[in-house]
Amino acid sequence: MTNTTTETDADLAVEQRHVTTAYAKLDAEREETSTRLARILRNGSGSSPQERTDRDVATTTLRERLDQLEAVEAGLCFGRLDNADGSSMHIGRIGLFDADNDYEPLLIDWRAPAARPFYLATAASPLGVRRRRHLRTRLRQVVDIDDEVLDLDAEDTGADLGLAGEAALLAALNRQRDDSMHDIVATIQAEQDEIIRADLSGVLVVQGGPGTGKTAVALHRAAYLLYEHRETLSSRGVLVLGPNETFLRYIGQVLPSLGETGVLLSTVGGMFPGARVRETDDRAVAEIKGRAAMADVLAAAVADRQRVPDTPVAVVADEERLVLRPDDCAVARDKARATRRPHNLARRVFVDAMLDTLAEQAAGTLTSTVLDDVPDVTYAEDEDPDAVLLDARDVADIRAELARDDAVRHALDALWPELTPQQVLGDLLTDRSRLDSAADGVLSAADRAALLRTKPRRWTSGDIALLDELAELLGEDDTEEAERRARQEREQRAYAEGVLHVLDQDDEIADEERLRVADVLDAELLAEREQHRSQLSAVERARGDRNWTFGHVIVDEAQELTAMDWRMVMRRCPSRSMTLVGDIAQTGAAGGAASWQQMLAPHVDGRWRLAELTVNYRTPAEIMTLASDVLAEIGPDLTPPKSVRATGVEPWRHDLDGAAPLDGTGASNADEIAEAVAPLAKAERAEADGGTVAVVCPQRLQGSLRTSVAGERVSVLTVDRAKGLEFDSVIVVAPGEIAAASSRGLADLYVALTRATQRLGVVTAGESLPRCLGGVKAAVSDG
Ligand SMILES: Nc1ncnc2c1ncn2[C@@H]1O[C@H](COP(=O)(O)OP(=O)(O)OP(=O)(O)O)[C@@H](O)[C@H]1O
Repeated sequence: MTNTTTETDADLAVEQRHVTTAYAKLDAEREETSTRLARILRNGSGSSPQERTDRDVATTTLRERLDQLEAVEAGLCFGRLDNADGSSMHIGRIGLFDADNDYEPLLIDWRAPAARPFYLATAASPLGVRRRRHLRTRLRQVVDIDDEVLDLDAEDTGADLGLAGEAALLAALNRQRDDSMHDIVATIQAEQDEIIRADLSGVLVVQGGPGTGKTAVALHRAAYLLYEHRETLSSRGVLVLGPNETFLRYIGQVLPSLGETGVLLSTVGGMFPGARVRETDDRAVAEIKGRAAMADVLAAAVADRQRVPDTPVAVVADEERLVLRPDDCAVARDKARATRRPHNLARRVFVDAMLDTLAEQAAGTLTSTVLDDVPDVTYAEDEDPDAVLLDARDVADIRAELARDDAVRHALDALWPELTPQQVLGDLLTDRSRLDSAADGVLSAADRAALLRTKPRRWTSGDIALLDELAELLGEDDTEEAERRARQEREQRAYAEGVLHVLDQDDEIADEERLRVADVLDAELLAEREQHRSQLSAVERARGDRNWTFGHVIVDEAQELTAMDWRMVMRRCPSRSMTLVGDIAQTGAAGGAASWQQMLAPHVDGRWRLAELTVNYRTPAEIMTLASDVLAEIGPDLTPPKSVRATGVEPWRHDLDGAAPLDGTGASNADEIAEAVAPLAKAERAEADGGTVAVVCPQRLQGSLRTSVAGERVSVLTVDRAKGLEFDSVIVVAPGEIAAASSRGLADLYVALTRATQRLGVVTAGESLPRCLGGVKAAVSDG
């Protein structure tokens, strides 16, 4: 259906002229933007308040624009559409217009609706397109052109997978990989485009096998949403969650290369400001911490901190002996709990109730002391001997004094202390009796024992959602913060009124025809604008603010998040405008998802939509055939994605028969295995010819392997760390051990096998080969 033709020199020259004009326009825009920025900065701040506001807004806007113009240098123009009606347009990373030529578009932004046929048009449904052209540029030079004529009579090349721009796509897929992911803006495929441009609202789940472009699609969706819904999203920002820091570094360049900076990239472990992850839980512990039931354990742990003493507690305040009676404490606690406020906010209710009780007690004691001291007191006829000696004001004074008294404060603190999440979790995980009490009936004795540790604040990734949950249960006594905010608002309003006053005066001397600013602006609007100014760096502010809620949240490798993680993520996105991408077949975390429905039910019930990606752009067919056997073992009904290309290179296998069998001690045979793998890795480096090489192995072999391949520029990773990444050549060491390591072992093996873009080797290390890997022939064997 599509017909690929080769370029002529004349075509190249035509395209070069257009590309040169586009770059000239880009240069001119950069020049103009930086001149305007320099002028504004030079003008200083001695101007009117209105000008100051405008200046700040303009500075930020111009800086962002300049960053964007710098970012789109490489591959500025990558496509052209020739329509059946004779018109044509060029597609690029941003939109550029020719001001000297009636604002004719020089480049259409890839996200604009007009650019859509570039990704969707097929011969069967050409959408008015006659020819699609892909331009490849190096620096500012057009070096290659691929044309597709959308003609039903022409020979069909990429039809079975519905590929668009197949030649350009294959060129992109065959390129050597480096340390970072690249954007795919020139070769987005139709099923990917549908997802990228899907509606902003609601929860969209993107299910796709390895290499189907889920990560790429998720990032391009972020760029698209920021373009299409800038008003809605720029103030609240977009959050992209990835599985680990290595992964975030790997994808870190994609959005800037698309000119987008309004996105916060984070791991789940990075979501609680003030707690840094330093340790890793083992699988079993991570699974326990991820259970939804942990929310009950934490709620009980907080409730346990709201104490009622078993026996009366004496407090000496100002030489007066008072008593905290269990009954009074229970009443005060019930009253505070009945407010259903978080612990630190309800604390004030408890303290107030206890102070009332103590003040009454103190007043009573004082009255009887006075009466005791004056035993022969006589009463006038109209005097009631039972009337209290102290009136309400006296009692209030006593109460105020008690509130200031250190002994009283300490005593009340012991019953209902102000707490931080770090305190509660640290105490819970290091104190058997606290844990036993909070987890009674929820966690088994074995689970409780597994959770106990010695260092309270050595946080793991699994602790982060628990800290976040506790922050919700505890709340912050933000009275002072609320007062500060109210003060700030008042100041902003006063400032805005000042601006209007100045403007009014200006108006008196200004041109009569000029619209009076005060007619269209009021103080409230100006105050809002002032607030907006401080919202411009939403991402920066979001980074340090646990209470920040995002305009849209994208979660990559979403299958790995635990129930507790989801509770935290959902709190950051009350609008539930989310894109969740992942692959249920790759779930490695013991607490991860077994199905999307089960994972989402507690949060959005049935209200989510599913999109699927079916084509594998990474893994060649030869490798995918092998990986499919593993997938069939994970679940016979799971469908592997179809590979776009074959390389003709079969995966190889090497059996280290001489390696000592696994006996649990590990150490000695780890060195032996590592020594044997080193020459294989070296050989792969040579084959990869400058491309990337990785060894994926069980955790216990990682150290030895790193030492043995040091200096070879080979990455040595566990499956956890390799997740989401890709390399030109991959060697999977000890596949049997990876598969047997846990109940998710086969999924881990599947992930390991699907990281390669070109070549795959499997090295058995004394363990028996998993049955599902029987398809890979042993090329070499150590005897
Ligand atoms: N339309 C496309 N054009 C060019 N390259 C693409 C396209 N789609 C995907 N790719 C490339 O395919 C590779 C795999 O993409 P990506 O990492 O996004 O897949 P994934 O589905 O997230 O994989 P996994 O589940 O294994 O992590 C990347 O190199 C990506 O750039």
